[in-house]
Amino acid sequence: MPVPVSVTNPGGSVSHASHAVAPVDSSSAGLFANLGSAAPPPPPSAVVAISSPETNTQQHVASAPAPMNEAGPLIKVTDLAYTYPDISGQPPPGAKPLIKGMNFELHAGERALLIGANGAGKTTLLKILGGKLMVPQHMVQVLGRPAFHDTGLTTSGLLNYVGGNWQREVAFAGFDCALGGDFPASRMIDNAARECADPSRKQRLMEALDVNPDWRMHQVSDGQRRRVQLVVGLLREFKVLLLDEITVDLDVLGRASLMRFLTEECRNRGACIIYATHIFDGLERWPSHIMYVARGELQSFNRLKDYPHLIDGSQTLVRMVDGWLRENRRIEKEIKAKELKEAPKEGGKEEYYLRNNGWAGGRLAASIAGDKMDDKKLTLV
Ligand SMILES: Nc1ncnc2c1ncn2[C@@H]1O[C@H](COP(=O)(O)OP(=O)(O)OP(=O)(O)O)[C@@H](O)[C@H]1O
Repeated sequence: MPVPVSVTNPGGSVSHASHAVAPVDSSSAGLFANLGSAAPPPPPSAVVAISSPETNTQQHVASAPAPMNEAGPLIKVTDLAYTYPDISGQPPPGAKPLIKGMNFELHAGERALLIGANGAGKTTLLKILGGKLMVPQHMVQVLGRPAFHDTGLTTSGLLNYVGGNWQREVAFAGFDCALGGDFPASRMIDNAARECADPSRKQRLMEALDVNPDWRMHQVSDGQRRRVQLVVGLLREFKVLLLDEITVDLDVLGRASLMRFLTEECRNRGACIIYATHIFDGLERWPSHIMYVARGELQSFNRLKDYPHLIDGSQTLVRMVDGWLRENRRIEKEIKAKELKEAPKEGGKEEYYLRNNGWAGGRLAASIAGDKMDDKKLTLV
């Protein structure tokens, strides 16, 4: 039976939508087909101790498995706000929040396409949802548990973030070194498969992504490395999956197989997926929801059925997003012009002094600005 859900937009208005799992649309059963219903609960996991950002105190430690809220939303975001900290661990004084006033919910079987311009905050949002960036506990609940503070969510694989390139930072060698070595893909995959309860899953994934277990990881192409990364990343049975532009290197067949696999995960296991991407072709009927972020806010969060022109094919997703981004660019220019107009005319523009002078661990070029360390602001003339 459909369950009513509230979807609050940043402007404060609340729209009530049925969150019954989207019906399978046989007409869309092509490369990126629609999805179906919920599934049995996965095993729960443990809660661990962590300090609270609000109180700076330790929360309780529980070794018993934490209960998983199956009936409610799998992802619940409430008044989410976030600003990146500087080297002091605190947001720079006067910094505007990168994300503000976000509210939304997603349920079992649903999958949302996350859309926004470069720098809009998609990766940041996914990292917050994926428990990689700390926010107060009530702001982001996954399976009814705080995404950052309940580390059992990620260690169990129930909450899974797959994003970025497979790279690592190597001290004195550099940042973003491609992950590789003279070993076969099967070694990485088999290691990850040990933690997967379903033995057939590895085979299904390898077939879907057409991965050759004998590929040597120092000789693979970018797309082949991406395929191995995806097999490893998707092996454990997630309940909530956050995908951050992981299809850039995939050819059209690899991408279609992946999207089909994800649809089946939602249909057969009641998983929930958020997928951030700039590649829209063929995705018109894949999502159940489309969410659009701009200027730090969730500008819209709607069900696919609210975009009939996408369903009937009279407009493509890329054309629709093109319109949104152009409008966003126009508004951003207006805001910038207004800010410039209101900026102090005499004495130059005030900017925050980069307190760590570009320092970052492991880089040979690391340096710390000595006598300027205490300066909070610098006047540029
Ligand atoms: N570690 C960080 N510290 C400070 N600011 C950051 C950090 N990471 C990202 N930002 C800033 O946050 C903003 C949003 O970045 P984010 O990576 O979330 O955008 P995005 O929407 O994923 O962009 P893209 O489409 O280009 O991947 C950008 O302006 C970026 O400069």
